[in-house]
Amino acid sequence: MKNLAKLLWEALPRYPGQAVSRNNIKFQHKSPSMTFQVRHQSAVTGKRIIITGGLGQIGQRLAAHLRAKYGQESVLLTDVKKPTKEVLKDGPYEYADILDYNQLKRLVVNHGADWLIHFSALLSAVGEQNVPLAVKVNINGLHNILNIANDFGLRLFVPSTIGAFGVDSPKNPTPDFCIQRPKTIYGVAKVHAELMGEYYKERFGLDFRSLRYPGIISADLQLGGGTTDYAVMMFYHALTSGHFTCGLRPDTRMPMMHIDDCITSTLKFMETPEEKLKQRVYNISAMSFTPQEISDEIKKYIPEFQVTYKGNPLLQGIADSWPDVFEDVNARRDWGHYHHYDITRLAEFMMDNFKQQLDLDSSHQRVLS
Ligand SMILES: NC(=O)c1ccc[n+]([C@@H]2O[C@H](COP(=O)([O-])OP(=O)(O)OC[C@H]3O[C@@H](n4cnc5c(N)ncnc54)[C@H](O)[C@@H]3O)[C@@H](O)[C@H]2O)c1
Ligand SMILES: C[C@@H](O)[C@H](N)C(=O)O
Repeated sequence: MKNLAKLLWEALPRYPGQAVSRNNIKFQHKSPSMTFQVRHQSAVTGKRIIITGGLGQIGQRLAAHLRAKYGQESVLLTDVKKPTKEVLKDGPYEYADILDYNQLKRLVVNHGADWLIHFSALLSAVGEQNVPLAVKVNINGLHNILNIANDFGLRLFVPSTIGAFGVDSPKNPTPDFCIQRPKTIYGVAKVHAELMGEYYKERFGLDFRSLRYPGIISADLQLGGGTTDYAVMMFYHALTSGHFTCGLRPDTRMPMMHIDDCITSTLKFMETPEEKLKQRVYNISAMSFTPQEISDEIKKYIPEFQVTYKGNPLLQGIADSWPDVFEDVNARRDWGHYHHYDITRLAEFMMDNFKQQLDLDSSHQRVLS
């Protein structure tokens, strides 16, 4: 059997970074261990990475970390948005619509990709406002991504979210395994992605990996339209107008994480040898807070800061269905997830970072005027 595996491996067509093509599926029917050998070879040597949805809140930051580690050219950012000059200076970028399988295929082949990091999505609040588009991007798009990754033997990362849980799930804490009956199209698509990924892993040997992220907090104003984005906007408005109108009740608790902790753990998880993973989808956690608690942190810097609570039924309904506190014991045990930022450090970072950006903007404006 070993010799046959070797012969078949040598006979396969390939190009840099590629493991196997559709033949993989046939292999799996005959010999799962053979498929594992072939895939393993690619995973160990390859560090050519494609990020979809790369111009969103998380993609560019992850790209910077991956490029620092594996080289600027190793990471190809893709999206359907027009990149800024800075993005183009930082490394390769290509327009790619995840609904176009052939275009994705061309990029995977030309880049010689080994890892595919799939960030394209419509976030929770935006998804509810355009369900047909959310179905297309978050579900149909995912099918393309799964098939590409499987056809070309890529390691695939698809983030999931606290939004993959619903009102029937335990809220405090929410463990990795429990009832998942989300009520948003965003959540339904994420549960679908988790299950499809696990299925492709079991059925075809795809190296599928997923982390359920909490709300990710960074000093960025270009956000995707998530229910947790209020926390970012609160810092910005505190520094600019001193007042923020919050669409959630002051006691609405949700799990949150600083973007650097999210990036560090994503990279760590992607680099973990397959045999250490006891599951394919893990919760990761750092802190949980309410609008009231985060505004109290901001008031330590700006005592006169004021928040008006004006319930937005869409946002409130989504937030009320999500976990209060996330449990992540398995991620910490199996591959060493940890977090550096608690609410105090997070507030310090956000105040410093937004302040620097605003100071730069105003000195730039002074130079122009
Ligand atoms: N930001 C968070 O708080 C958070 C929390 C949990 C999970 N996640 C997940 O992480 C991933 C990235 O999140 P983000 O905050 O960076 O999102 P984002 O909304 O900032 O970025 C998503 C990107 O997807 C792109 N996109 C949309 N349609 C596309 C298409 N047809 N083809 C290609 N690209 C398309 C958008 O242009 C955008 O740049 C998403 O899957 C999201 O569900 C994010
Ligand atoms: C939590 C997460 O998935 C995203 N920030 C949203 O609110 O939609």
